[in-house]
Amino acid sequence: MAAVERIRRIGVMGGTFDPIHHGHLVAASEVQAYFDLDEVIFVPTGQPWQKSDRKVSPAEDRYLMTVIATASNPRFSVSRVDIDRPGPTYTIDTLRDLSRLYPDAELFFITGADALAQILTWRDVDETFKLAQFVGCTRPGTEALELPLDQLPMDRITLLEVPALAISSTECRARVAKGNPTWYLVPDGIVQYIAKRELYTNR
Ligand SMILES: Nc1ncnc2c1ncn2[C@@H]1O[C@H](COP(=O)(O)OP(=O)(O)OP(=O)(O)O)[C@@H](O)[C@H]1O
Ligand SMILES: O=C(O)c1ccc[n+]([C@@H]2O[C@H](COP(=O)([O-])O)[C@@H](O)[C@H]2O)c1
Repeated sequence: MAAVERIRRIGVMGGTFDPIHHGHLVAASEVQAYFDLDEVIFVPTGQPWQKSDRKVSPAEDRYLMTVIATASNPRFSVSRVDIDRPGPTYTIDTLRDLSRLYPDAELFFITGADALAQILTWRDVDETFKLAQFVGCTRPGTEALELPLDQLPMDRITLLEVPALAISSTECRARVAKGNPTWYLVPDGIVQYIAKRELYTNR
């Protein structure tokens, strides 16, 4: 009897990753294991429209840092779909592009609790929910955030507790700007990349 092929299950970890840190990596790893995902694709944003009030590092730097940080995990990969698409980054476009690239796969979009709390402000959110399952990971400092549970399609969302790592890209950038270390908050290669490219020194 021929073996039944399982539908490919792909996690999609979207983020600005300026810089990528261990909070992102642990969340993605936990979701991969919990949902038995075949892979997790990290998707750095092109133009994160809800962060247009701040300076964001060049997309190629954020892309390369994401490649460096994920290289050691055979289940992690990085996609350029958002940084190669002109204009503001909307998850509806991310998921449409990935659905075209992986037509037979089931997609799981991974977010932190803070991003999930804001999700009703996203472009075409009703349509977005149809294209993937959503996973909302716990994140330290966001416990008081109220999810608009009665307005969210909870049959499309799983809330997952992940090990608490109180790390943010904002804190990493601020540390670099003040000359404080980021060792062990971000992967070693990211500490070195930030220094080599002199990122975050004058913010
Ligand atoms: N420590 C963490 N634990 C769990 N999820 C996280 C953590 N940090 C970020 N995330 C989630 O990862 C995704 C991408 O986050 P992003 O790249 O904006 O990092 P950030 O640390 O929130 O950045 P910034 O401080 O610049 O806003 C978001 O869904 C966010 O909620
Ligand atoms: O689709 C939208 O309108 C939308 C608005 C804000 C954020 N997102 C996505 O949410 C993910 C995390 O974004 P951020 O800004 O917290 O790094 C990333 O993949 C973004 O493209 C998407």
